[in-house]
Amino acid sequence: MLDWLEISVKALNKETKAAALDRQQILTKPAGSLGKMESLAVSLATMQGSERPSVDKTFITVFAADHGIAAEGVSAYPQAVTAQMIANFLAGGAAISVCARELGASLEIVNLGAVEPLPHEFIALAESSQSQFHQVNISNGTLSFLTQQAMTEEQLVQAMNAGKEAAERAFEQGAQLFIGGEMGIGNTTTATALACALLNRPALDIAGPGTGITPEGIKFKAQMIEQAIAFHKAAFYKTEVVNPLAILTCLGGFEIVALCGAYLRSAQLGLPVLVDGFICSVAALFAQSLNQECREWMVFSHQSAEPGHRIILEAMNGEPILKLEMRLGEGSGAAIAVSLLKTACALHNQMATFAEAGVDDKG
Ligand SMILES: Cc1cc2ncn([C@H]3O[C@H](COP(=O)(O)O)[C@@H](O)[C@H]3O)c2cc1C
Ligand SMILES: O=C(O)c1cccnc1
Repeated sequence: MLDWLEISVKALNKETKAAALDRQQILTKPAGSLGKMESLAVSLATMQGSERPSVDKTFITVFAADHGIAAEGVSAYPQAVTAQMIANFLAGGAAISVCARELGASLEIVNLGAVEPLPHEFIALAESSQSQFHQVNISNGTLSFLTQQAMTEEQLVQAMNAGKEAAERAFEQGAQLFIGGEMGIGNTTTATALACALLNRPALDIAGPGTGITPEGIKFKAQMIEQAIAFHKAAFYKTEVVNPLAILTCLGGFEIVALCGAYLRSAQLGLPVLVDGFICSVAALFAQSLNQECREWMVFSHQSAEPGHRIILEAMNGEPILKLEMRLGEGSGAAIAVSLLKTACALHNQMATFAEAGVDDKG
């Protein structure tokens, strides 16, 4: 059941916001001179309800699943890579594993349905690389959404709840910041289809190279998406308004639904979310379409090189912190932006005030 979607999002702490804004005014610097570093610290203080914000306890959860649409040849890499990369996350060799270690962040991998089975020895590896592993038994990936629903309604609920539970685990362990990541070969096609369906945009506006397909490949990818949307369109409108849950059921995938659930639950719990790249932003867009208020709990870490990301960010009025031409996913862009958030918090918390330092404020 998805009754919990009705729970309201936690209200932001207006008093702390006012106090944090006041503090920024009295620190030893020309007013506004730390630019976005100031607003990031104030945002975190407001979300955390703390005059001394912190991202020392950052929790990263990578949701992984396979996509039936991958069989159409829409990715530069074979589907088996999803399970192989889960093994790599657990062994500590993936980009996100390195980022998590660098940050001292907690890393959890949730397998919601990779096609290939995971070798047991890899699951054991999670312990030695200090990451956590969760298996959610839904099915071995979604079905190809070209001419059928990617998942059943029951599977949608399972995936959404898996995301909810991941956010709860992070919250219960004292997380100050939640980062969702994703792994699933073919998921730029799924994310593009989802965004096009929700925003009513042509597929060519949003489709991009993903792992590195050619311009002809992108045209083919867009054609597949247009075909699928034409096939499913009637189901998106259960009533006169578009139904985001129906779109997610028709087009998938499990990891994107789980991310959406994790973002919604984080906002309900009052846990700030740092959104990663294109795929995570599409999940965030669906979370927002299900509950407008959860948007206030999201910070956008970077703008991916995937061209459609700009459109998703615009649709959410999201200003990315970084633009590094990254197009990896896994939560990596968000993990990299945490260093800046850490510095923003340190500046906010540790700088001397004009009075403390005996520096003259402007007259
Ligand atoms: C080795 C490898 C590691 C990755 N880590 C994230 N992705 C990223 O690429 C995939 C999406 O691109 P597409 O839609 O073109 O398949 C996702 O798994 C995403 O997380 C990876 C892809 C590969 C090949
Ligand atoms: O920005 C992303 O999330 C992304 C882009 C390309 C491939 N995988 C993920």
